[in-house]
Amino acid sequence: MKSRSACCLPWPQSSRGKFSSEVLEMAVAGMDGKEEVIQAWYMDDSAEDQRLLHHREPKEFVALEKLDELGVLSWRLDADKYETDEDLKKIRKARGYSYVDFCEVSRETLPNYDEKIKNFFEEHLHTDEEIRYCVAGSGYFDVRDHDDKWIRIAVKKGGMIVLPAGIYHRFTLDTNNYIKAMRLFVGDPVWTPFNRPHDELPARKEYIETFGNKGIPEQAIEAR
Ligand SMILES: CSCCC(=O)/C(O)=C/O
Ligand SMILES: [Fe+2]
Ligand code: NI
Repeated sequence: MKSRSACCLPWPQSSRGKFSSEVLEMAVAGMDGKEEVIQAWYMDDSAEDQRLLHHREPKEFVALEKLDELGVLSWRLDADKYETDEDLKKIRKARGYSYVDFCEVSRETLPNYDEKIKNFFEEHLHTDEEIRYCVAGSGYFDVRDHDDKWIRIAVKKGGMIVLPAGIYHRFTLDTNNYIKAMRLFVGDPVWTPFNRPHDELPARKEYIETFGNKGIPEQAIEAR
């Protein structure tokens, strides 16, 4: 079992600037055209099938850089060579992702499919990062923005995303009804979802402290 300090405090406020340049270097190492495999947009409020696009009218896309402000990281990698990919190795080494397995979500491959699909779509947080690399199929990771609005992040084959510990989110398949995702983790995996509300958890408080101020420096807030 890895230590709490290693798993629950991955992005202390003080390292935020340094961390961004590290991410930038890894983005340069990855493939171009990230928007071909990862796109984000604000969702409508319709209660229709969760697997539909749920665009607003007119559509409101979200730049992937804006996801940075929420602590959400993303890369495009070559999913046809994930077993030998040097870029994936670099990301794993830089971020300490020692654990890897696969989660194949479809009615045919996932035991207790209906229950799992329902649970994935319950708004929740984790006390550690949720790291998913789509190697086949596609799906939607929805995250709450600073104003508690849903942003839908569509991930296709080759898209890798990291949701920070403490961010409220949910997952659903799209109408293709299939995704195969590599799951990565620092040390022994902990997949426990904490359904909203769980604002008292240290991971949630840490998330709010680090990312909840829309990027305004701490000193500026204190001076108000
Ligand atoms: C595509 S992996 C299945 C979804 C999942 O593991 C998760 O934790 C969603 O929040
Ligand atoms: Fe999750
Ligand atoms: Ni942990």
